[in-house]
Amino acid sequence: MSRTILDIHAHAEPLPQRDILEVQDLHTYYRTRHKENVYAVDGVSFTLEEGKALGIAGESGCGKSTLALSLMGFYFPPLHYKSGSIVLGGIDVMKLNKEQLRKQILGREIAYIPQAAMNALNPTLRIIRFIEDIMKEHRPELNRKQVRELAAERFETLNLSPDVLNLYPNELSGGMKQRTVIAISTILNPKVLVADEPTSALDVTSQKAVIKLLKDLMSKKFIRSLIFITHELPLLYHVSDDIMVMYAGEIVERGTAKQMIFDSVHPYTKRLMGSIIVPEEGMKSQKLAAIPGAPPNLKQVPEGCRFADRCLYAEDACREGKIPEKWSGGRKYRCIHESNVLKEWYSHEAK
Ligand SMILES: Nc1ncnc2c1ncn2[C@@H]1O[C@H](COP(=O)(O)OP(=O)(O)OP(=O)(O)O)[C@@H](O)[C@H]1O
Repeated sequence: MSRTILDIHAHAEPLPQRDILEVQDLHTYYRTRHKENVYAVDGVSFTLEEGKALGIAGESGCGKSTLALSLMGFYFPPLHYKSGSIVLGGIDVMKLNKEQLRKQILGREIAYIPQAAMNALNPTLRIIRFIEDIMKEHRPELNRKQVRELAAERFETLNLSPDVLNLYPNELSGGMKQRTVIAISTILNPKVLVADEPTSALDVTSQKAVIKLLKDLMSKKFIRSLIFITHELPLLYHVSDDIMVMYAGEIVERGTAKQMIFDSVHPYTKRLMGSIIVPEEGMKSQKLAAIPGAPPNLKQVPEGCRFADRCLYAEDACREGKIPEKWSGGRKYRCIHESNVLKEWYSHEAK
């Protein structure tokens, strides 16, 4: 089978390491029916390097999915953009209009697998039809036969049977449906794939297959970087190079997966990751830990550290002003305490 159709767009050449995505001080919010604002993404800055998988963790409601939607430029009421920049492959996404965004960015530069994506496939269409629709918009020069060839080749490369292309979504198992959705969403080789809980509601074998697919997409350079949102600690560890933890609309810590899971600094990350004693075995089936108390209401966030009310180490100074981010050993965290002091406190907890 000809390799040329796919190769045109596959990012086969390794490029020098650079930031593929730069998000600077992003503020987005929901405007409720009662005319209240929910500040779900509240001053988020981060970069994503080419070739890297970035995991995003945090309790339910901390703004992970809203961040994903915001990165995609999905500003449909009640979600609104307030300020900040999103630069994707050198393009300032917020300066584009809706049409430019749809034609130039979505699917091509960045693709999104929302939560429960597999259930959103129109059940009356065969799988090939979803790919034909994408190609009609983005590769109109290809005829139907070429589109089918391209799709079959891609499915084969990703260890999915090309026979799936002739089936209806309801004829696929949950795991197969999810892998199919991912294969469809990445058919244009987007630079960044944002996957929001792509393995939730799947059995362990299907979870593994989805993870393998995501890794294959990276290693075959069909995508260059991955943003991966999950509550599953082992997946976060095994899939992510770096992990970023969100709390109440802000990023509170970012570091390598190893640092974040076994040696976190921020008191929230420390609680969230739980106490993992035996690295690999200890986290086999571990989810992010439940922490007593609740995060603040995002309609009215408190001054100072948003975690202060639940933090064992909070002082009066934690409740004043904006808490700046600090660097420590290659990681970034948002806390007034120094990392060595926090670690000293943690060492006493362990005894
Ligand atoms: N359509 C909406 N209208 C108003 N508020 C919303 C809406 N969707 C989400 N929110 C609020 O925005 C905040 C962030 O929600 P978001 O879904 O981004 O969190 P999350 O971390 O992805 O949670 P989960 O892990 O449960 O998916 C929460 O306070 C949530 O209640």
